[in-house]
Amino acid sequence: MIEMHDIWKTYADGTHALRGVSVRIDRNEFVYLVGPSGAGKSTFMKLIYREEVPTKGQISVNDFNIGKLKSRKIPYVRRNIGVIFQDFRLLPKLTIYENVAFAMEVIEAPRRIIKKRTMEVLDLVGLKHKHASYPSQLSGGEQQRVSIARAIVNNPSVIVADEPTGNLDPETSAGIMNLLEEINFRGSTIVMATHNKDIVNTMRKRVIAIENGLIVRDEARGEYGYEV
Ligand SMILES: Nc1ncnc2c1ncn2[C@@H]1O[C@H](COP(=O)(O)OP(=O)(O)OP(=O)(O)O)[C@@H](O)[C@H]1O
Repeated sequence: MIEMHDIWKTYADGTHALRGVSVRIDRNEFVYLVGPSGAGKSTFMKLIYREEVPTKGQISVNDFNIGKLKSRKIPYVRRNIGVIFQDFRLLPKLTIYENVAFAMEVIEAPRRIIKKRTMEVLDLVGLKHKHASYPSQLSGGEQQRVSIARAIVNNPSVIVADEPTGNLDPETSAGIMNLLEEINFRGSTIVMATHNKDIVNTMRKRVIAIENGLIVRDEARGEYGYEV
């Protein structure tokens, strides 16, 4: 579960990215975060995976007060959160297998388990046969599948996806969405920022709209609500 109470985020240059956000996202929800460019969506997500800390207010993820977390506890909380980016962010010199296994190595999982689990998630995203390839040898959609495999390999309870289909064509995007839906079905909470009107209006989920650092709309099975 994710809870924010009167969250403010002001960056060093004085920009108020979030201006008093309160929200509760329950376990196993699938939430779209929508809103104009610069509204505060990425900041909202960065607070969840603890890339940023709030200037004011309280945020908890799985009952951990992550705004006030001691640094030695950060890795423990982070392993419960998988992150997916628009630009995939795979390591170019590592194979597909190594890119995914790396996420388990950093949490010092036993070697035997790393091998089994890595192949299992590559199978889930349909890329077991590409385990020895390098990212540059894969299409954009395939690279995003690898980044999803990496995000889920440690069985996180929360997945944060910042415009995961932003670089992909509609058909490939649909495949990625099916995969995220499957992961949600298997028990992970998903928070996804998107500018994709078709996806939001077709695959109906909870929609939270942010404008100018504030939540202006929060609807179960909502619509995108902006012209594109
Ligand atoms: N590190 C930073 N330092 C200063 N200002 C920042 C920083 N990161 C973001 N901002 C500003 O904070 C505001 C919110 O940015 P954010 O990236 O959260 O928006 P967004 O809704 O994700 O936008 P987009 O849809 O374009 O990705 C913007 O005005 C942005 O310029």
